[in-house]
This record gives sequence, structure tokens and C-alpha cells, in this order.
Amino acid sequence: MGTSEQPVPFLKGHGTENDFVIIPDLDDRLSLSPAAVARLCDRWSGIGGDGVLRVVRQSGGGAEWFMDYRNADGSIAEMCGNGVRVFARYLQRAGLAKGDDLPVATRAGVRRVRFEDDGDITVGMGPAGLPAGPGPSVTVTVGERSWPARHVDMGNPHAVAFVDRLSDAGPLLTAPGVRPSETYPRGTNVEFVVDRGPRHLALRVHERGSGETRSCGTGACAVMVAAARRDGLDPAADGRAAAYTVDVPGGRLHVAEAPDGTVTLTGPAVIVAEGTIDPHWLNLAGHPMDFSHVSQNISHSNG
Ligand SMILES: N[C@@H](CCC[C@H](N)C(=O)O)C(=O)O
Repeated sequence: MGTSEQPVPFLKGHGTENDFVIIPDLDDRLSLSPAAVARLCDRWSGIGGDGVLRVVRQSGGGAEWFMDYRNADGSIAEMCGNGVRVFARYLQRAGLAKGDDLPVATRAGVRRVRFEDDGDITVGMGPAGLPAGPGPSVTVTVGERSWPARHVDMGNPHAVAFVDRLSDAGPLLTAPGVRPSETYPRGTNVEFVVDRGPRHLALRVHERGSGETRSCGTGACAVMVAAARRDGLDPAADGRAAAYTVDVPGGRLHVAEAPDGTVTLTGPAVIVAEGTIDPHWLNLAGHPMDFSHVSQNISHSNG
């Protein structure tokens, strides 16, 4: 079967300037190749974005909607904290979200999304996974410099390094090194963090598959949990929630950890444009829109 000759609808959105191309593919008809994703995300010759959010309806699996998230280089990631808010905003705007509480399936499991009265969106991000103890478990390097860092799993991997100044990380044009490399067999996101005040942090992030971005929601969660442990806070042990404000280059996020271990992420999500993609342009990326793939089953490694 051939590729699509029809214009392909898309939207563009962002959460604290972590920006995404949204492809509504409600009936799961598109097979997006990595080359097609990279072409869409190209900021000079494409639409431009840190990643792609393909919106797919599914049957079963604890949620009506599956977020098929891809990084700008076409690689697949398990989870995206800013992306899931933008995904939910699309569903709300399209009249596809029922009520104020929306489950969304991701490769990291189902995440519950809540629409707040002030327009922000809160996501239940699940528990953070991190090695026991207060100390660092990995080392992050940039050029000649290195920092002890914490490995934190938010469904996707993170290495969190506390630094004196955010500029210490340099221009971040290439991925920082991380040791031991076996900790991250599929690569990792790396956060550089400073304190701005009590329970107030700021970060820069180099994202796996996307480079330095203006924000990372899972990264903000990883940073919050690493900071809480550093500060002697462990809600599961203390029985008291902990909450931090996390500034990112593109805005501000709020992250809390409850005594049951659940981490919540709150922040904005904005749709800025919508249009159609010329299928001939996209097809130059090598049969990216293969409509022969028609399936009710969501392949979580579709691509
Ligand atoms: N920007 C996202 C994270 C996207 C995935 C990440 N690059 C990875 O490969 O794990 C966020 O807001 O969480």
C-alpha cells in the first residue's frame, strides 16, 4: 500500500516552551518513521519542535487515549511531562476529554491529568525511582568538568547534578557524559540544578534525543525528588508532602511528592497553531506515512 496523498492535520503547542508537533491520528492509521519525525521537528526546514505527540484512541489499557511520544531525532521515549499536558490540552480543545480528570496511556503507564481552574494542568507522574540513600550515584561530565549526580527514574531516565551556576554546564551543544555508562543503556536526560531559595530550584536540561530544551517536565520532577532527598525530606518516611517550585528557561513548574510516593507536576500547556502538512514534502523522508498499518492495537513501539 502507498503513502498518504492527503494533507495531514497537525497542531503546534508547548508547555513552558518545551514545544511539540501534535499529530491527531485517532484511528491509529499512521506509521511515523524516525526520519519523518526528525523532518517535522526540524526548526529550519520543518515545523519545528522538541518532539512529536501522536494522539491515538485505544480500546482497553485503562485509558481511552495513548500518547505516542517521539524525540526530535525520531527516537522513542517512555514519557514526557510537558508533552502529556499539551496532549491533554489538545483533547480538551477538540472536545475529546470528558470531565476534569483524564487518564492518558503512555509507554511508562497510565498518567492521570487534571484541568485546574486557573488554566494550569496537573499530572500524576507516579513514583520516582532512585537508589537508596542521600548521596550521588553517577558522575556527569562536560568537557573537563564533572559533578556527582543522582540517577532518578521518572518512567524515563535522568541524571541530576547540583552545580554552583547554571552557566557552569557551558553551551550544551553535545550530550554530557555520564559514568558509569551502564546505568543508562539507552542514554539519559541530564539536569543541571541550582537553588533559587527555600524549596525553589532552577534547572537547565540536555534531553536525550532532543538536545538542550527550554523545559523538561519529567526532568523537573527528577530534580525536585533529588533536591528533597538532599534536603533530608522523604514524604514516604516523614508522612508529610514536600513541594518545590522549579524554574526552567521557558517558565515555571510546580512539583510535589505525596506521602504515598506519587509525584505531581503542575504547569501551563498552550496550543499555538494548527494546519495541515503537505504529504509530498513529508514523504520525501522515506515512506513516513504508511497507511497500510491499520490496527486497533496500539503498538507501543510503533515506528
Ligand atoms: N521533555 C520531556 C521529556 C521527553 C523525553 C526525553 N527526551 C527522553 O528521551 O526521555 C518532558 O517534559 O518530560
